[in-house]
Amino acid sequence: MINYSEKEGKQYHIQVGKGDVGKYVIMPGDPKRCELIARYLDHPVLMADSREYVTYTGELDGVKVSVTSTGIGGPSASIAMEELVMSGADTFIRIGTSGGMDIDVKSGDIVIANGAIRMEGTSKEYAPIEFPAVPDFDVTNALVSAAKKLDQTYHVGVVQCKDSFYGQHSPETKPVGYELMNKWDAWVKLGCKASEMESAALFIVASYLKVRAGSVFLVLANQERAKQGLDNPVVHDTDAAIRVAVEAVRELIKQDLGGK
Ligand SMILES: O=P(O)(O)O[C@H]1O[C@H](CO)[C@@H](O)[C@H]1O
Ligand SMILES: O=c1cc[nH]c(=O)[nH]1
Repeated sequence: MINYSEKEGKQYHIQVGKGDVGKYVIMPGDPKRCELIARYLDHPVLMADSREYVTYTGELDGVKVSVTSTGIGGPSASIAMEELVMSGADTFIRIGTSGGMDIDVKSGDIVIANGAIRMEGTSKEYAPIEFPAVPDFDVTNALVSAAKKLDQTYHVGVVQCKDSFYGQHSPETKPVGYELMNKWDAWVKLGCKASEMESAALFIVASYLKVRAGSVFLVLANQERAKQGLDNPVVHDTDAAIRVAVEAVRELIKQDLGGK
């Protein structure tokens, strides 16, 4: 493989290398969320700020843990995961915002993915479409156990991933490429919990690279609830989802060290 890196030993896009990151990485989409997450770590250090990729490394219970943003969408998220794996990471938790789909999923709730609909392009470059985008079982269990411990209202289920945010929100502005909204009603009927943009790519890349990944989301609002005139305020505070991700990492560390 060609190494495009300008700095010796640093990965080209994320600008970190071996020794700079922990085995466990929390991955928000938004780079500005990294600092908020890093505040939950002991001794956090800003390791790199390159393109959409901001990385902090600190510790949880004495174990090295990192936070790296992915930017929006599968292409940039897959680059982050590939380069983090080359830097020594092997366990990933995506923490993101999402739009609720199932009518029971309310603004401010937490969604934990147990599968992702591959309505995006990146995962198709890694695996035939018949291969399901599923998270790691232990990571998912750790997220569920963390949500319970923190007394959060949470839902576990399938999330839908796409490449067009406004295709989800404004199908009428898309005279071509309408497949997304044509299928939307089917996904709602099948109980899909929320829509976001990176998990399908991350789950498939994780399968391909033989590493562990899971996802947890804050629900900003639910357009299906809005359609039905149900209560649907907009919530932006990702702190609860961040705390679930951090607690899940603690849980995984404990398990991995043999202290179940
Ligand atoms: O809040 P983040 O993690 O960026 O996640 C969601 O928000 C972005 C769209 O607004 C997409 O990246 C989507 O997946
Ligand atoms: O509705 C939403 C909210 C956040 N992210 C999405 O992809 N969709």
